Amino acid sequence: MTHIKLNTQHVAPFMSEHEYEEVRPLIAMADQELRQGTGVGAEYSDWLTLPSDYDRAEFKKIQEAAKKIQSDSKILVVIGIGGSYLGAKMAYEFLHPSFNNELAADQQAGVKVYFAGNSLSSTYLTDLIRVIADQDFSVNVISKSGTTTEPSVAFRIFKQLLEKKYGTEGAKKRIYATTDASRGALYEESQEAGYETFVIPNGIGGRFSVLTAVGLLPIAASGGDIEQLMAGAKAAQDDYSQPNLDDNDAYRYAAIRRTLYDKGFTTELLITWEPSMRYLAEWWKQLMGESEGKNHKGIYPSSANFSTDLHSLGQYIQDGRRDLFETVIRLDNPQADLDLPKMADNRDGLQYLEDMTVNDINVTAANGVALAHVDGGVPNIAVHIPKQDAYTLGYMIYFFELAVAISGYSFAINPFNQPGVEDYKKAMFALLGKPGYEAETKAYRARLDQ
Ligand SMILES: O=P(O)(O)OC[C@H]1O[C@](O)(CO)[C@@H](O)[C@@H]1O
Repeated sequence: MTHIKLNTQHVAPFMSEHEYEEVRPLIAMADQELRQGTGVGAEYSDWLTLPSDYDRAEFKKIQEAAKKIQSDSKILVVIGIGGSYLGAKMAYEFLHPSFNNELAADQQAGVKVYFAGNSLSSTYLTDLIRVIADQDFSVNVISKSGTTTEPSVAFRIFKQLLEKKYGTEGAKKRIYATTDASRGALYEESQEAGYETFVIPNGIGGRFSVLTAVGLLPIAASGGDIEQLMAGAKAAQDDYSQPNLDDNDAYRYAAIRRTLYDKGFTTELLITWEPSMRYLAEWWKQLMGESEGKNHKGIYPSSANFSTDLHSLGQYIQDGRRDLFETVIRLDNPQADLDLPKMADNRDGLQYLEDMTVNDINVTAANGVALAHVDGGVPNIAVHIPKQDAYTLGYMIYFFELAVAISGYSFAINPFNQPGVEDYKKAMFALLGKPGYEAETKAYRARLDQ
């Protein structure tokens, strides 16, 4: 029995049994490439066995650092972008109350976490400095390369703030660097300055790194249960180890996506029904988009948070171009529920709902929306999760990582690299005049002057 359940009843009208059979060999081939390490990019597939093989000593070090941060700081500023950010942000929102940073300290499980270095907005950085004000804080800077522009800019700013507040030596004790094990700008600076460091393993790319120190340190510092997170991922590793499509829901999900894509459903919307799962969708979009979007192929990953976005994107989903399908995260037991207050009058027309809870209404809305969207020509895959807890999150992370690796190989691309991301960096560095980009600087600036 798997911990999360895939319900494909609303895909049936769009995909016949023989199509399922036709995709079977493709998935079997992808399974072999992944499990036997013969696929392209195999050197980046250590996430596959990470839940069973993770470095226990590093894990303990993370737990100790988290305790130290909780003992001397009210705030942890987590600096990183892309895979060095989205997993921790997803977990922070998924595992904690909606307004965690606004709750009184005794109601929080750990420190407040704020994220920086994920944009180049000067206003955002200025506003965050104002929030920190005179509160004690630490910094976890996360970058494999140590030269990514956005986190490097933010790190300079928060390092300077730490130094002003605690002196150079005091600042060093509040900087935690998560980076490459043996090279790179951040690694070198950390060695020189004596920051406590954590490792981004070589065999795990950024978007697959949430279950390494990249995600685990911020999650643990915020009071998230990282032991349960890893336990959930390990259970998924065991449950989804079967090569046969019929016994492996992660493969079944990959097979359905692949078939729908071939039939013209080229955009997948990850639908969430809880505001605290918005960043689950953001994490998922990087995982899916960077893994699959190559050689002018791949499903475009998008997302919507319902019922909010039914009032913005709902019209398009129901009735726009028919190239969409939905993967809906269905939460079977909410974190909290409320009775609908009973009223003497029926002015708002809600009296017929008075025996329902707010969550009952949410669940019924989700059922209704699924039917309406299917009727409108949108295939609908449901992923049922029993709870919103660390175990379930770890389980779901593994489910999606495995599914995209299989689906990526089914597209005959390398699911583990991201060559396209470099192109924006090249253009930006050239325009900024970075040394080493002189030839490109001329060419790009000339294009802007036209
Ligand atoms: O960890 P770094 O080197 O700062 O890179 C940040 C992120 O940007 C990417 O290189 C591209 O999105 C990711 O792989 C990585 O997670």
